[in-house]
Amino acid sequence: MRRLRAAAGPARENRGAGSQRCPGRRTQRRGRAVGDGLLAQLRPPRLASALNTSSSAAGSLAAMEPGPPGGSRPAEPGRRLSGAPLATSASSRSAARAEPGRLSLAVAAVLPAGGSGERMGVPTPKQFCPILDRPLISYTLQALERVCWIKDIVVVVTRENMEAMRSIIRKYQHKHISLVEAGVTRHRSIFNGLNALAQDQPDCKLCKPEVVIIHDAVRPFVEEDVLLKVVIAAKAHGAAGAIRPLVSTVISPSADGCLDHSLERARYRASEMPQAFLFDVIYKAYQQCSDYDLEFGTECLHLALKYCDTKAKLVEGSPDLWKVTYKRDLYTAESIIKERISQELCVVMDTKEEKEPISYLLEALRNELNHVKVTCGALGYAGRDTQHILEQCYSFACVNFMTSDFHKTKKLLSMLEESDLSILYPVVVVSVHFFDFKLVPLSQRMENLMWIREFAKEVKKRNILLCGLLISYSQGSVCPGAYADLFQGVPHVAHLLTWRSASPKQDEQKLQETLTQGAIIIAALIRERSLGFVGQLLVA
Ligand SMILES: Nc1ccn([C@@H]2O[C@H](COP(=O)(O)OP(=O)(O)OP(=O)(O)O)[C@@H](O)[C@H]2O)c(=O)n1
Ligand SMILES: O=C(CO)[C@H](O)[C@H](O)COP(=O)(O)O
Repeated sequence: MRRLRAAAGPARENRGAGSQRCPGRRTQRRGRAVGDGLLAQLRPPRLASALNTSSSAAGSLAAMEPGPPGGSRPAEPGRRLSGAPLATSASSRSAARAEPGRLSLAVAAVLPAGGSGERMGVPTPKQFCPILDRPLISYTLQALERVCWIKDIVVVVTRENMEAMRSIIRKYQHKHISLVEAGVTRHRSIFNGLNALAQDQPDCKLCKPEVVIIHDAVRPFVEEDVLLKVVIAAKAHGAAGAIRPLVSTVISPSADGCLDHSLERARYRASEMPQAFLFDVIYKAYQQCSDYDLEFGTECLHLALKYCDTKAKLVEGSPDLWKVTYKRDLYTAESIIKERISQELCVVMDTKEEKEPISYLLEALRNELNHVKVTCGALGYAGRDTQHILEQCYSFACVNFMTSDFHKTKKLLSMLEESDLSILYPVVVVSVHFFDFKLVPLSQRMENLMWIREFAKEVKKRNILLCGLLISYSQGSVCPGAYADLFQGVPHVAHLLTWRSASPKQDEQKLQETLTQGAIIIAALIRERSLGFVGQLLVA
């Protein structure tokens, strides 16, 4: 079967006269540029993750390439801290190489990102489609750049999307990236990327690596351990690639549209990415391969076999390695991302607030958020824990007991803003307020609470999604009269009264129900990360 890819820019001139089309699949395509309008057209309903870092792999790579202890640092977390240098070229590469204790194996990656995403059926090329307001390709870059032993990442994009790509690199602070112009087919784009790496000259920013990883820009969930496995296998065998079991049986139709034969599913595998090669092997293969291969080929491993007699080692990959191809894949990717960034909830409270209802709330949260790690901490010290939380956690519930002011929430918000946590993922902050609606008619306090809209609007600009949660709490049964002064002169909140019970026992049961409801609301806010709730006051 033949097919033809088209991309914009001068590379189009490379198209051979004998280019053919893949019947029933694709037609010659115009390259597509990213523009605000186009991105806006696609913007999917906001669904949601962090690409979890596997740091164990770096150690294994060091083991493969004997070197000084600590020769490989663990992968960086899936985000950068404030003030991290913005590197849009590979300028840091040589320094990394020269540093003592670094790996002796030089590894670079080529990311073909010059396609137009015809099967996605939207105007924006799929690698630029937004997921949680961030282009898909940025997630893939993040997954690669946090692997410390990948020195350079060459991204291949069409000329018309070059500027859009630069601004993505700037906005999300990607590092170690070099841009190269795409070709009209995927193979041609990859060849352009390899060419850039092959120019190992003193004044050239890129150095020729020993091993090169090739990975599609539209496979965002690549983990360090599979990258490591293919690199190790490529070092030993010359070529290696990730595979998955086939989901469906492959059949071959005959010209009349009837079944000719079918393959025995268990004997075949789907070829996925990443793949890795000794650079000299894959570069030689691309230099020698025919125009036909460059136009219609789909398999880099095949080129290594055909032109360098190199049999690739096949490595079992994870299901998340699939390639974002259809529109529904964007929703799947968003769900995976949301799930990953919702793995931890930090409940912020004062240490002196170890009050009964708060411990009930923590318990209810732990029940509700089954697989979520619920941690709690106080603001104020810049200890390692706080630092860790501000680097790894994307969900916060800030508990305010019997107060309608936002002092504590505001403090948390400014810490989050300073930390730059929200550059890569939307951070959810729920300002939780325990009130005794029975004792005090809400008024000025409520007016205070209304400020949440203003705060929310402000922090939304920094990708922080703030909303409020009121929890009705009658202290009559626990600590009568302790907070009677809190709600003096509050006018218009009678409708928020949720319960008033006759006996302490009933009170307690009601409180449990209310707290469970509060936990359900917090869980939903974290999971959905919906813009619809930004600045809203919810009542449990
Ligand atoms: N001329 C091309 C064509 C494709 N690619 C890249 O190769 C990867 C895998 O290709 P594919 O999924 O086929 O992407 P598209 O060609 O964009 O999609 P479609 O086939 O639906 O048009 C993608 O990251 C794509 O951007 C590329 O760099 N240059
Ligand atoms: O499938 C692959 C592995 O062999 C490649 O990852 C690549 O995505 C193929 O691209 P295309 O969809 O253009 O055939």
